[in-house]
Order: sequence, then C-alpha cells, then structure tokens
Amino acid sequence: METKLQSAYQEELQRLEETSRQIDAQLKRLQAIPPYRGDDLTEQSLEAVRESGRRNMARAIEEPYFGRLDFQENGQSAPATLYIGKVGVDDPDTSKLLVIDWRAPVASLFYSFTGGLEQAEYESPEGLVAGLVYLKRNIVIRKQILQRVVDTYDRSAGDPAVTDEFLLYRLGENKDNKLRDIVSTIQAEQDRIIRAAKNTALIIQGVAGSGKTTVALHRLAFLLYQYRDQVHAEKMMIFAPSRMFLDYISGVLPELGVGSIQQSTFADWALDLLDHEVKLADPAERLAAWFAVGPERPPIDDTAPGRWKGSVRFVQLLEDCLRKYEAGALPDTDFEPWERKKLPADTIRGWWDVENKHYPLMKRRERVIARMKRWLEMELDKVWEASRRKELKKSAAQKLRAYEKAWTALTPFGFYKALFDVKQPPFYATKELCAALPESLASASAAQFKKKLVQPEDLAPLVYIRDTFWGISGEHMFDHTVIDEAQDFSPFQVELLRRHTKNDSFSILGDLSQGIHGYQGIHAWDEFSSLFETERTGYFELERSYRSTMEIIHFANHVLQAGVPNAKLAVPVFRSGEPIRILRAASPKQAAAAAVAAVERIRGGSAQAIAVITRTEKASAPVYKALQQAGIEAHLIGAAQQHYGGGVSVVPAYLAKGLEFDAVILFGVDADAYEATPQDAKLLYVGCTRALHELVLIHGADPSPLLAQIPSELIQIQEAGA
Ligand SMILES: Nc1ncnc2c1ncn2[C@@H]1O[C@H](COP(=O)(O)OP(=O)(O)OP(=O)(O)O)[C@@H](O)[C@H]1O
Repeated sequence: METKLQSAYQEELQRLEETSRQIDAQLKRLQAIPPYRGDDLTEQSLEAVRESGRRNMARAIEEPYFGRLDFQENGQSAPATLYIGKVGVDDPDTSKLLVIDWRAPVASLFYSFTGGLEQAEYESPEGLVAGLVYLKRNIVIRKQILQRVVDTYDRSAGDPAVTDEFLLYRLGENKDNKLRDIVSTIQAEQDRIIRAAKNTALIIQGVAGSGKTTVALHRLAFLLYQYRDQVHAEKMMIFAPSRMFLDYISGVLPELGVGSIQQSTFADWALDLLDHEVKLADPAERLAAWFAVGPERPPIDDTAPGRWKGSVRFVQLLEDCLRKYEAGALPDTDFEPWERKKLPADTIRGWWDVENKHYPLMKRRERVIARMKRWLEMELDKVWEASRRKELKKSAAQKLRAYEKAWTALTPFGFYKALFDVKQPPFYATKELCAALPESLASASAAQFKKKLVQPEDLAPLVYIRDTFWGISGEHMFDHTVIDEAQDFSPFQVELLRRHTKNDSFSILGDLSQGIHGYQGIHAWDEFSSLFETERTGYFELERSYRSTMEIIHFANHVLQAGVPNAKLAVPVFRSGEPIRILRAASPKQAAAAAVAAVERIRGGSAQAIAVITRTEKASAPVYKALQQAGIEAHLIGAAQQHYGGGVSVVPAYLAKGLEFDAVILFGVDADAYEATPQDAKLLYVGCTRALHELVLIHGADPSPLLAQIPSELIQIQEAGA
C-alpha cells in the first residue's frame, strides 16, 4: 500500500513538472508579445484573446489541476488520463488537452461518479458518452508544489466505493474570513444543481451548511462557461442579505476566475432604481422590534406588514390600481387652446389608448403631450398673421400647462403613498384595495411616508410601480439572478425580479428551517414556485451538511425539532468532533466571564474565526465589553456592518446567518430569550449551525426549553467557572 502511494506520488510529481513546464512556456510566449494598444478592431480582439490567455496561464501555473480521472470510453482500447483544473489548458502545438476545465462536460464525471463497477456516463454536446472509470484521484498542489495525492476510487483495488477521505480532510480545515471555492470536492448532488439548464427557475432547499451559497456561485461560473454566447458576467446578479455577507462571499468568484458579476442587497438595488426618492427607515430599529424578547415580542403572522405587502395578493391589488390609473388618468375633456379651436377628447384618447398603448405609462403620457404639441404647431402654422399667431401661441401654452396639471405626472412614491391615505384615497385606489388594507397598516405606513421613509417591504411595490411607469430598460435586465437566503424574500420581490430576469433564469436558494424573518419571508416554497410556469421550475433539496461536525449537526437538529416538530433535518457527513459544552452561569457577570474564558481557550488552539453569538444586538454589548476588558480584540457586529474581518466577532444570531466560524459560543441561551416557539428554535438553530468544529452554550439559572430533550451523549454540562 505504502509503495503504491509512493509510486502514485512520484507519477504525479513527474506529470506536474511536465505540465508546469508547458504552462510556463505558454505564459512566457504570451508575455513576450507586447500588448496592442492601437485602434485596429481585429488586432484588439486578438489582444483580448491573448490577455485572457495570460490571465489564465498565470492562474494555472500556481495550481494547474486538482483532480485526475482515468476514464475509458466505450470503444476505446485504453483509459484516457484526464486532469481537471480550474482553467483548461491545451498544448498549442498538438491541440491536446493538458488540463480540462472543471466545467467541461467530461469533467462532470469527476463529480457525478459515486463509485461502483458499472458503467458511468456523462452528457456531451454529441450525446450521452458511456464508459468505465478506473481511477478518481484528488491532487493538492499549492504554489506549484505537490502536497497531497489521495485516491478516492481505484477500480484495481476492488473496492467499488468512492471514499470521503479527501472531503473530510478539506472540511476539517480551519476557515479564515472568506468563503472558498469547492471545485475539488463538489458532491454529486451539488453538481446536478451547478450544471442545471440555464432557463430554469431553480429553487434549492438546503439544510444549514449544505453548500447553497457556494453551489450558487459555482453555478454562475458554469453558466458563463457553458452559455458564453448567451450570458454575460456583468448581466448576472447576486442578491444577498447584507453588504457584510457580500463581502464574506466576495472571494469565491475571483477564485473561479469569474469577475464583474453584479452583487447587491435587494434594498440597495431597489433604492438605486428609485433614484433614492425615498429612504429606508433605520434597519436596526426594525430588527430590534422583530427580535425583541419578553412581552414586547410582536406576533408573526400574515398580518405582519412584510407578509401583507409582500404577498401575491398585494401584487394583484396594486396592478388593478395601476390599471385604474391607466384608464382614468387622462382628462376626459377636449383640449381648447384658444376659442373655437378644439382637439377632441376622443382624439387624445386614441393617441393614449391605441397609438401609444405599448409604451409604459409615464412615457406614454410624455408622448401624448408631445403629440398634442405637434398638433398645436400645425394649427398655429395655419395662422398667417404673425401678431395673432403670437397671441394664440401664448394662450395655447397656458392651456396646455393647465391640461398637463390636470393630468399630473406622478412619481412612483407619489402614486404609492396616496394609496395609504384612507381618508382621501386617490381615484385609482380600487374598492378591493380599500377594503383589504388593514387600518393599522395604512396609518403606520402613512405616518412613515410623510417623512419619506419606507420599510423594506415597500421597495418591491415601489419598483413595480416605477417599472410600470417607465418600463425596464436593457441595462436593468439580468441574464441570470441568484437570490441567496431566499426564504427571507417575499413573493412580491421574486415576482418583481422575474420581470427583470430573462427566460426565468434563476437560482433561488434558502432554508425554511432558517426562516427567522418569517414576518416578511415565505413559509413554504410553493409561494415562489407558483410564480413560474411549472415546466420552467426546478426544485432540489440538499440534505447533507458539510460545515459542521456530526455532534453539532445532531445537537442543532434536536434544538430545531423542539420548536418545529416536522422540520427537515440535516444529515452530517461523517466528521466527528468535540461534544457540545453547555455552561451554567450563576450570574450575568459569571456568564460574561465564562464567554471570555471560552474565547481564550479556543484561541489557544488552531481556530481562526470565533463568534460569540447573542440573542439580540443589545445583548452583544456586555460580552463585547468583557472581551475588551480582558484584552481580546473583537469585532462588534451590528446591522450596519459592511465588512467581515474574521478573528473574534460578537454578533446577534440574526446577523450571523449565512456566515460560519471555526468555533461558536452561544451566549444567553436562557428560557426567556429562546422560548419553545418555531421562531426561537430557528434562531437558535441558525446560531448552532454557524460552527464548524466547536460549539459552546452559556445560560443562566433557567436554560431555554429548547435544550430540554438533547441526548446526554451529545453534550457536556458544566458549571461556569468550575
Ligand atoms: N462539496 C463541498 N466540499 C467542501 N466543502 C464544502 C462542500 N460543500 C459545502 N462546503 C463547505 O460547507 C460550508 C457551508 O457552505 P455554504 O455556506 O455555501 O452553505 P449554505 O447551505 O449556504 O449554509 P447556510 O444556509 O447555513 O448559510 C462552507 O465552508 C463550504 O465551503
């Protein structure tokens, strides 16, 4: 066995030297050609190809490939040895592929092959290709140095299974402050999602740590490769919950060689489209209200403003109002620029209803008014006497101004705001809207709108109105849209984005068990799938969790079940770690000291990213202070945080969502903070599943009831300070 490993290592060492030499020669050849800066278009495009070659070779030289697959296609006499890397490299003299791009059809075998002695197959542009896999090998190369060779499948060894050894080695590594690519260990169920056809609205329900975010980013890289003539990076969009989260995931796409994909929060994108006509009310206040503990907890049901304004029903109500506006906005009067001269109302209506019907509302208004002006000029041209003409022109200008005033050009906010004025609703507010609008919601909205402030749930309706008024120009259309943490989106938001996305090309990913923003997000995936045609929708579930140890996942599952009895549970990969430590503190002071001691202990090991996760933003402050007093440098993360810096963080659970840390200390897991409700169970579940390797919980005299049913073999209970 030892000698076999050694010979494999020697074999790969030799191969690496050869490949590196070839890549180096190609890179030098390209670098020797001076970059073209002239105006000749043909030369420019040749230079673009060379520049992309230089970039690719520079990337490939460091780590040319990460995998090898020996595959014998049916009809061939011997297996071909395929090396798979992040960048495809061919030998320009022989056109032979030295390295195959991981996104190429044949490379899919490297991921989809899950062992066995039977035939394996992959979809090529020419059809299905079948054959036998002989060897699947993982190869770790760092800065041109061969570090590791692991065979995960070897037909000659007689064992038909693909082992998880290499995956486990990867998962056991500590994390720094950024999410990483997973090209060398993409799993078969993830690969299916990554390679799914472009024109589908993919909905991906995945348990915590199942790789949803990572998979979505790899999918973008795949789409750019596979459909290079149809999709463009700058026309793809990733929506993520916060700027800090975007910062956290910002490393993956460059690692995959993909740049310039648009990334935004929904709010930033919407506010830009609205030309910042409105401002968002302070998000910290809203979060503090929805995540309050004790008697201040608001009820979370369909009457919550986010649920109501985010519903499909509200899309319909709003659309009806816009239709009513369209039918009734045009003044129903003739236009009389001067005495005995009349442009009949019917003619104007014809220009509005028929001639310009295909234009969006406000553009249409502009065109009708321009048409009226042209009519006026023609009529004035018929008047020969100059002084009379001047007089009539003046009168006409006045009349036209009055006409325009009667037909007010509304802004999206002006239109929307008026709908909530229940005492004096505008003519376009339908009876149905007035009947459906809850009074408290109308008055709370109206009070905010007076200050030009809006809540996140107002943004989708506002952009919807804007689109109806002005249309959606090409620059605001996406070739593909990713919605991460989609369980927190509303159907209204997705419906709006559907209008901004070509061919329903979506990756919508989330986890209902982490739906902690239930006051605005969905409660079941069909709230989204019903927005798309069935044949254009794809639904995938990811059950395996790659982030955390088995102990952490089993523990988190128990917590979740205590509040959400029929929740989907995560299945861990077989990676064992420490039991979960539960520390009971006699006083708040002792609890803070226990948190400090835990951070100090964990920092003494190999962990790089540690989080103390609290129930509320308010609860973060004392722990942060205690850490500071102990001389521990930490980041206090609040709602406005833009960057994630790694190290030690103190963060409320709802802001930690999507992130991960080597170790997590859940602070204040008390009965009043985490009740046995679905909302609190999900929140605590989110907190637990942020941890990769170690999880510690601290509570006072009265622990959360969500901890009541945890099997004793998973936990280690201690008195804090003992
Ligand atoms: N196939 C894989 N190989 C190696 N690591 C993986 C794989 N899939 C996922 N991971 C790792 O698991 C962790 C979780 O991934 P990611 O954050 O994408 O999951 P998620 O489903 O979006 O999680 P959550 O919903 O909890 O935020 C990351 O560290 C990621 O690198």
